[in-house]
Amino acid sequence: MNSLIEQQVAEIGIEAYLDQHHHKSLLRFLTCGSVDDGKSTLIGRLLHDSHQIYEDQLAAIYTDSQKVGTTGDKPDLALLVDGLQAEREQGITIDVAYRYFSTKKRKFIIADTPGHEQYTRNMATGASTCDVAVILIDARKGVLDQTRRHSYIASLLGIRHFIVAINKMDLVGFDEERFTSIRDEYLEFAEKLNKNIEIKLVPLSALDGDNVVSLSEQTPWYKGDSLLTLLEDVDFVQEQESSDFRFPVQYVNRPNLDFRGFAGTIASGLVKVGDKVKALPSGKMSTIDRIVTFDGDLPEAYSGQAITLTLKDEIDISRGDTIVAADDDVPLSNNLLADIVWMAEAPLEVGRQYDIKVAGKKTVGSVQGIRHQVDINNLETFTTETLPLNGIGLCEVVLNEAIAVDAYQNSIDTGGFIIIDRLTNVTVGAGMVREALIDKTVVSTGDFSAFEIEFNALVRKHFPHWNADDISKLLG
Ligand SMILES: Nc1nc2c(ncn2[C@@H]2O[C@H](COP(=O)(O)OP(=O)(O)OP(=O)(O)O)[C@@H](O)[C@H]2O)c(=O)[nH]1
Repeated sequence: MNSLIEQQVAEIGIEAYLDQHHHKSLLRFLTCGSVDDGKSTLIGRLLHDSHQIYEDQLAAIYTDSQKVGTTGDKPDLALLVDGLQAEREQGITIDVAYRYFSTKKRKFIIADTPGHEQYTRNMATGASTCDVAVILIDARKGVLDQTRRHSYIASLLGIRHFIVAINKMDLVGFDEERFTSIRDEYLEFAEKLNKNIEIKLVPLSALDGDNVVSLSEQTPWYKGDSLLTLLEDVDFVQEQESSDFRFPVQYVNRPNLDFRGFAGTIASGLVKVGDKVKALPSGKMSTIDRIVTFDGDLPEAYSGQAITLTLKDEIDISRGDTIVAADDDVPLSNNLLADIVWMAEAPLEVGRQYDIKVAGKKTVGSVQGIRHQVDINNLETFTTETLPLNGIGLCEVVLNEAIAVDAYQNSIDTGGFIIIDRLTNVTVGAGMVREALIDKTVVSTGDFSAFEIEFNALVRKHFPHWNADDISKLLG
């Protein structure tokens, strides 16, 4: 058994421990940085110093450190994290790995993403569910392109708390000036990111544990908290609960004529029995009758909870619809302005039909224009006809039907979408809605079927000499 748990159970008893554990808040964070900045070592150090490692695991690490480690006499804690054999042999982290640990105050899930440039898409995958980004910088190297790139993606994906961990301070003699100059350079760059991001910076040595779990004597000039304390104190729960209520319906549950429930997970906000709500896109109103869960009915429920709602009136709601507060003015549109991160080797094709999945709803759409691509090394923009692998651009997307549109920055689940290749069924891109372009609303399924629109696009692409008209434009 692991020693922190053992100690706590001995102090307060198993029942009290489980109860306390159940009520701790859960913080998801992402670690990112360039290759060899020390992510794995840092995560290993967090687990080790917060006593999350089993004795036998620790013994194995001491033995392995002698064989494959890169740390001389010290245990190579990266081995704890870089658990995969292939990865050990290559010495790199190859996919997003999730780890779990807890302290007396909080539970944590870490999304560990690889530092290599071509893995930007993995980072996007890891970041989309995180509350905090821990951005590692090697104190010897300072702010790199990769640092700027990851910070930009994290901000685009809606992360509002950054902890910039300036690592390997032992290799620069724990020099305050080095820390200050990296800090200033980073903060100057960060001015160009979303203004609502809270940024904390901490000097670290992941290898020796300085300022990771407890404050180090090596940095008397540093007046902030240790990394773990910063993570324990991030104030993120409130943000989730203050946002508007969004409930994408995943499944309509009708076991008999007396019960009709709408099952799903609350994407944001909270709902109470008696609340007046409306279903989108129909706009039909009703009142919440019951909030049903496996453990019985609830008087209210919050973001992240899986529930079934029943309503006082029989209104027509199907899978893919969204239930919101009755007085909430959510725009309905089939024309979106969105930041798109392209994740496929084959570039984005303007005009081509893709499957688009928004909050559990699958529809069809295409990118009708790319306003610009962003050079994520310096955040400058430039014009382009297409987006390559890892490219990020501001695009106009046209869907075959109108949907309830949320800005991603307000609601990650209902404002984010994924783009799927219709032939291979592979996810090729991720989009973050900025706004609905209501005035330019064009296509409606009533006029042309998805197949007709796609066929038209294919004809125009492969047989341009036929001079076929673009039917989606005809409709506008
Ligand atoms: N001196 C010193 N070395 C460190 C520190 N943190 C990490 N290292 C060393 O830096 C090297 C890379 O560390 P890793 O933890 O494997 O780096 P990573 O960022 O996870 O790298 P990838 O898994 O390849 O993405 C290893 O040799 C570590 O021992 C530190 O604070 N000080």
